[in-house]
Amino acid sequence: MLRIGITGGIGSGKSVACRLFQVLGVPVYDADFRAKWVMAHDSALRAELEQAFGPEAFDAAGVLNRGYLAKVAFNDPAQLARLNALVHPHVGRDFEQWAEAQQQQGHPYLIKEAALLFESGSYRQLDRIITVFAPLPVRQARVLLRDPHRTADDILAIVGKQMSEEEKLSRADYVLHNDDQHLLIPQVLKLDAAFRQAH
Ligand SMILES: CC(C)(COP(=O)(O)OP(=O)(O)OC[C@H]1O[C@@H](n2cnc3c(N)ncnc32)[C@H](O)[C@@H]1O)[C@@H](O)C(=O)NCCC(=O)NCCS
Ligand SMILES: Nc1ncnc2c1ncn2[C@@H]1O[C@H](COP(=O)(O)OP(=O)(O)OP(=O)(O)O)[C@@H](O)[C@H]1O
Repeated sequence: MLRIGITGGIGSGKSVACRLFQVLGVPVYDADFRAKWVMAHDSALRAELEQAFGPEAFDAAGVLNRGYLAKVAFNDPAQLARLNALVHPHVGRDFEQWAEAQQQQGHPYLIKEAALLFESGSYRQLDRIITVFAPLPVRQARVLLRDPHRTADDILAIVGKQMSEEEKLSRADYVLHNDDQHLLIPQVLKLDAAFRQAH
């Protein structure tokens, strides 16, 4: 069973591309979502997060305080490195368990979606990598629409914490162009056919 990774900068369209693969019946692992899930549900990790970032890491109801953590981590490289070092190993193990379960079900391939596939080293768990690409102004406009609580400066700060698009493109096996010039669906159909044939 092929393991395909999908990465790309903030707002490039990873989640939209993954929704298309899901429609085609492909199992998709969403690393951002699962990262938040393990942060909320793994009691050892919760304790480590509280120790590292203070009791504010969770609100009074025990819910992960994403706004607080985003402010702390996206404005301080040392804090972001600390957060990544705590969370990424859990996500790596969680993905392995999920991938093994998918294996039993006979799918020709599966997908892992992650903003930080190269940065976190998790590309090593995968056979092929797709980078979704859109120019920065397009990504900024899309994220401002999607996340009304984020400012243009917040987005630039996050962009500055991610690997450059050039490097992600040069390390990818495939590129999905998701600007306003190329149609996404035909590109996804082509890759799906290739992965099924390679199976
Ligand atoms: C700091 C957190 C709580 C902020 O949550 P919030 O809901 O405000 O933002 P969200 O998760 O949607 O992230 C916004 C965008 O920032 C980017 N991003 C997320 N985590 C990181 C990171 N560690 N480094 C760089 N960029 C990141 C992604 O493009 C993402 O879509 C959250 O991003 C988090 O827990 N990050 C650490 C876990 C992680 O690395 N996840 C990403 C890959 S597994
Ligand atoms: N081709 C497109 N045309 C118009 N809007 C798009 C297109 N692709 C994505 N979008 C929109 O842009 C926003 C960002 O897309 P998406 O959430 O898929 O990006 P992402 O790469 O998963 O971002 P993040 O790293 O922040 O999670 C979404 O609101 C999505 O609906």
